[in-house]
Amino acid sequence: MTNILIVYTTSLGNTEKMAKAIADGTRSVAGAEVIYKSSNEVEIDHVKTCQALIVGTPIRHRTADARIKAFIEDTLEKLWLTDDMVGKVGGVFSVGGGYGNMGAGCELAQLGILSAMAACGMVLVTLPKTTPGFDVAGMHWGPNGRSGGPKMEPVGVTTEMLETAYHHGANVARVAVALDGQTLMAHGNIAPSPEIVDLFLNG
Ligand SMILES: Cc1cc2nc3c(=O)[nH]c(=O)nc-3n(C[C@H](O)[C@H](O)[C@H](O)COP(=O)(O)O)c2cc1C
Repeated sequence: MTNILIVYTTSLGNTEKMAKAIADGTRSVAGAEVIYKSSNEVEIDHVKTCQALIVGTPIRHRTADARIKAFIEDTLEKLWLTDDMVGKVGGVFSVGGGYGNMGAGCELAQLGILSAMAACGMVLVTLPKTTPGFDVAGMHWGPNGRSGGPKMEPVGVTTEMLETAYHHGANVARVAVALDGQTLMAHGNIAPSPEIVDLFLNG
């Protein structure tokens, strides 16, 4: 089976709803199995052993949530150094309040996470505009749910937004199943010095 790992955090539950919809999408693909973990319960071995990683963040202060940034710094960056993420599949999603038509920071947050994945040598699955629900939850990078109403009231993400998340999960899973077991990327560059390894892993 191809392991898909979803890592997310949430305060009001909307990003978790999107994570569950993404998980349902991955389960619709033959050969894929999924686990989803909040950022404070995920362990480095979950990330190291998955074939695809999908990271979801609430938008906070115009960027990704600090708990997801901590996951990137404390976990993903270690696996960047040790080259354990090369060739794995990656995707992102987010939920913002959306105040003032679109809120601010959703694109920045998703691109920040995708850039960390790109540096890891991961194969990125973005969100084609053919995806059902793209008109309400589409950015070209990944689904972004909007949880706030026009007066900032917490109405929550809608069924259409969750549908977009479902299809994103299925897309990532299909790519991960297709690529599983293949060695795609060249290897052989120098290994980092022991001092740098120690700094990243223990410092
Ligand atoms: C302190 C704080 C800052 C926020 N900053 C933003 C922001 O910059 N842009 C935005 O679109 N939404 C912002 N929001 C709204 C949240 O992204 C929104 O409530 C979302 O549903 C949170 O995800 P969750 O429901 O999974 O906790 C903010 C919310 C809080 C509490």
